[in-house]
This record gives sequence, structure tokens and C-alpha cells, in this order.
Amino acid sequence: MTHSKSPSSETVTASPPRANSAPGQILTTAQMRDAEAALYESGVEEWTLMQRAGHGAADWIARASAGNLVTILCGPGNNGGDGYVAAAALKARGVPVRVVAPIEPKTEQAKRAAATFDGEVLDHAAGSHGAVFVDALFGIGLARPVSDDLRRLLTDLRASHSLAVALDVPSGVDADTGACPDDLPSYDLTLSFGAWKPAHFTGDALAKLGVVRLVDIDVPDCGGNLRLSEPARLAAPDFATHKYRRGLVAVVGGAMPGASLMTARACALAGAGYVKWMSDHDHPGHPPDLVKDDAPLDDALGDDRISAIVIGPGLGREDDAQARLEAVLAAGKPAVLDADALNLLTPALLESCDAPILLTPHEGELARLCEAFEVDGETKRERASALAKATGCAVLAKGADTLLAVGEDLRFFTPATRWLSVAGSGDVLAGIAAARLAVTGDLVQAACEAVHLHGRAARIVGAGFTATMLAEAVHPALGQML
Ligand SMILES: NC(=O)C1=CN([C@@H]2O[C@H](COP(=O)(O)OP(=O)(O)OC[C@H]3O[C@@H](n4cnc5c(N)ncnc54)[C@H](OP(=O)(O)O)[C@@H]3O)[C@@H](O)[C@H]2O)[C@H](O)CC1
Ligand SMILES: [K+]
Repeated sequence: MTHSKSPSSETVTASPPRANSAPGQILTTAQMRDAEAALYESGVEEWTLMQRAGHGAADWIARASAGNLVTILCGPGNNGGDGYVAAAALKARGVPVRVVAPIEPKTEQAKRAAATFDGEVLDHAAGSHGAVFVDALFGIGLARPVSDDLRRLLTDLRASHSLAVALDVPSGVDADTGACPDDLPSYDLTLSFGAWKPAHFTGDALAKLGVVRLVDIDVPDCGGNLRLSEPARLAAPDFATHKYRRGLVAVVGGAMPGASLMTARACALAGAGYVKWMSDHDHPGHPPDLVKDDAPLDDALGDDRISAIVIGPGLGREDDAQARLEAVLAAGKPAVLDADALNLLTPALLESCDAPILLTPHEGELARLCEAFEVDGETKRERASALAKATGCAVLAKGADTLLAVGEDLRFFTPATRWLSVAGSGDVLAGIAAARLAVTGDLVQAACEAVHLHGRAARIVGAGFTATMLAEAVHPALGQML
């Protein structure tokens, strides 16, 4: 069936370019609904927000289409409404556009938006080849799994267009968790409206989103607990500083000294003034510019000038590994715990430690820690938060969707290159984090700076690198971030 709507009396106006009102804000669906409700309360109309969203999307789609045919799949809710507004705006600009609407608009705003589009509306996708496919089927209002028929429609439309753009989130993605079925199509661009959603930075959806961009619709900063950590400039050393003031880091080694050497190297290149390698073992790769301290660990850690400690890479779990971890926790200094230190950590060990501690678990270590501290959660985000609350530590949960949990707060990160998934990558990250902890004295800042430096080093070193190459690339990465 094909039908053309008669032109409506609604005017479609072009929006002026907008600056982002709250660029790092991430809102769950419930928080987004609250933010919307507050805006309506203050006199902003729902229609105004939809206009901003649809026009903002049309700006991106028009560029992507380069004047070629756009197909917009519109659903029954306000996500579909955004799609109709975008369709009308594109048509007004002279971009050839048609709408596929397998379900009639249901909400008041979606009906109103549909009435503004006087172009071609189909209820099927047969023969819908074109340049850009726009998915405006479901957004944050997804209430249940997408039916097989609609999934097939999404897949067919994706396959018959050169580029695919998702409005707010790809249909079928849970905006709060990023959970989605494997067989959803992948997009080239996802446009988030008003604020980021957790799904833009965490969960299986990450593999589907393509490039993500925020379309501002003037949602103010709600002061929520979820934020995107954006790379900020690092501070260069003060004029009157010296090697100790710039941060003395103790890198505590263990049974496998090679790993802690790599941690020490990354630490030295990430801006620490002085790195001491506390190891009972020698290693042929020990560089001449790294000071080794093989005094009994309690004594070595008694140096007042130490401003941060890192333990875990190459620690092992046997022999004196636990005693070494106990010595670190007893030293009362800010510390980064990674790898085997996380495997050995128990509530009893943390009990008398009130120093700021950063835990840097990967998925497996996070699961073990949750078990040890008797907490759980359905998603990585919930597990990291629960662990942060149970331990009082900051938890940097590493992986493709690295996130930082501190108390009630969560920081998300733009995913780094997949080449970072290489053995030793975590040892390098731990070293960088310890350096930034020594330099800044701030757990959250240190963890965020470490993630950005690590990601940038990976970008600099390119594809197929080893952890040693990654550690060396921390040097140019630091230079770029000053
Ligand atoms: N947040 C803002 O400030 C703005 C958001 N905008 C856009 O609005 C959507 C959210 O719109 P909403 O209407 O709440 O929800 P959706 O459009 O995502 O979907 C709801 C409709 O879809 C039906 N539904 C849900 N799941 C399914 C499914 N699996 N299969 C079939 N139908 C489904 C649901 O029907 P029910 O039967 O469950 O009642 C609804 O009809 C947001 O993502 C933004 O794109 C504004 O435009 C701008 C302001
Ligand atoms: K969508």
C-alpha cells in the first residue's frame, strides 16, 4: 500500500545550530522521563522537543544522504515521531525521502508529526533501496523484544541501503543496559537525543551503534550520577617541583617480575617523577633508569615520600604474595590493585585500610570480587557499583566498555580500539593509573586520565601491538594530552 498524506497546516521550521547543553550527561530511561517532565512543567512543549530532535537528526541525515534517497522506518511512539519530523524536514530541504510505517502512530505527538509529512508513506519495505536507512522504530520506550517480523524488516532495510542511522538507540536495544539480540543489524551512525543513554557506552549494543553523536534538544544538566568521562588536558609539572613532589610511585613486584617491570615502565612514562621497583627478583629487562628497592617490603614502603603504590601485575598468588598485598594495604597510601592483588583481596584484608584504593578488575576479576564481597548485579554496571559500595574503593571495570564506579557515581568512556585486548594491556593501565594517582592525588581523576592515556597510546601504536610497545607509546600519548 502506498499513500500520500495531504499537506498539513503545521509549519516545519529549520532549527538554528545548537551548542550542547549538558555534553557529558548520561540519563537512564527513568531519568530521561523525569528530565522531560521537569521541562514540560517549566512550560516547554513536548512538540518543541520533538521538533528539535527531528530537525537535529535531519541535519545529520541530509549530510549522510548527499541528496540521495532516504528511507525512514517510523514506529508508533515518539521515536517514530522524531522520524516523521526528520522526514518532513528533509523533504522541505529537497532531499528525496519516504517513510515506511508498519504500525500507525499512536502517541499524540507522533500523530501530529506524521501529519506534517506529506510525502510517500509505505506500510511495507519491498523495493526500498536507497542511500540512507533511518531507524525510528523504537527508542527508549522499547517495552518487549522486537518481533521476528519487525526484526526482519530492520535487517532488510539495512541491507538495501548504503548507510544506516539509528535515532536515539537502534530498535531492540535496551537503552539502560545496552542489552540486545545478536541478530540486530549494525548501524553507521547513532544519534542520541538530549542526553547520552547507558547503551551508548556499555553492553552488547556497542557493537551495533557505529559512530555515536549527541543531538542537543536543550535538556539541562540534571546533576545525575552517570557521566561520560571526556579527555581533559593533563597538567604539566609546576615550576618549583622536583622528582619527589611530582609523585614517587612504588611498583610492588612479585613472582613474575616481567609484568611489574612493564607496569613500572608505563608508570614512569605517564608522568610520575620517580618510580621505585620493589622486587625480590631480578629480570634481564630491568632498565638502568628504574631504581630497584629489594629491602623488606614493609621497610621499603615506609618511605614517606611515596605518594602511590601499585600491586598486582606479576604478583602471583603463592608464597609471600598475600603478605606483600597486606604490606601495601597497611602502608596507608593511595594504591592501585590489579591482577593477582584482586584475586587475593578479601573483605578481611580491606577492613583496616582507609587509604584511597583503586581496583582495576577485568570481567573475570570483577566476578570473583563480587563473590568475595558477597554482592551481585545483573549488568557490569550494577556489579561494579555494588562492589564500589561494598569495598569503599573506586572500581575501574575494564573491558570493551570500561566504566568507573565510585560510591553512587558512574563514569563511562568512549570505547577504545579493540587492539587493546592483548596480554599485558592491563599491566600497562595499572602503571599509568598509579602515576596519575601520584601526580593528582585524586582517585577519580587518576582513573579517568589513565583510561584516556591508555586509549590514546593504543591509537598511537596502531594495530597488532604488544604490551611493551603500548607501554612505550604512553610517552607520546602524554605529550599529546598536555
Ligand atoms: N526524551 C526526550 O526528551 C525526548 C524523546 N523523544 C523521542 O521519544 C522516544 C521515546 O518515545 P516513546 O513514545 O516513549 O517510546 P518509543 O517511541 O521508543 O516506543 C514506544 C511505542 O512502541 C511500542 N512498543 C514498545 N516496544 C515494542 C515492541 N517490542 N514491539 C512493538 N511495539 C512496541 C509501544 O507500544 P505499547 O504496545 O508497549 O504501548 C509504544 O507505542 C525517544 O527514544 C526519542 O526518540 C522526543 O521526540 C524528543 C524528546
Ligand atoms: K530507533
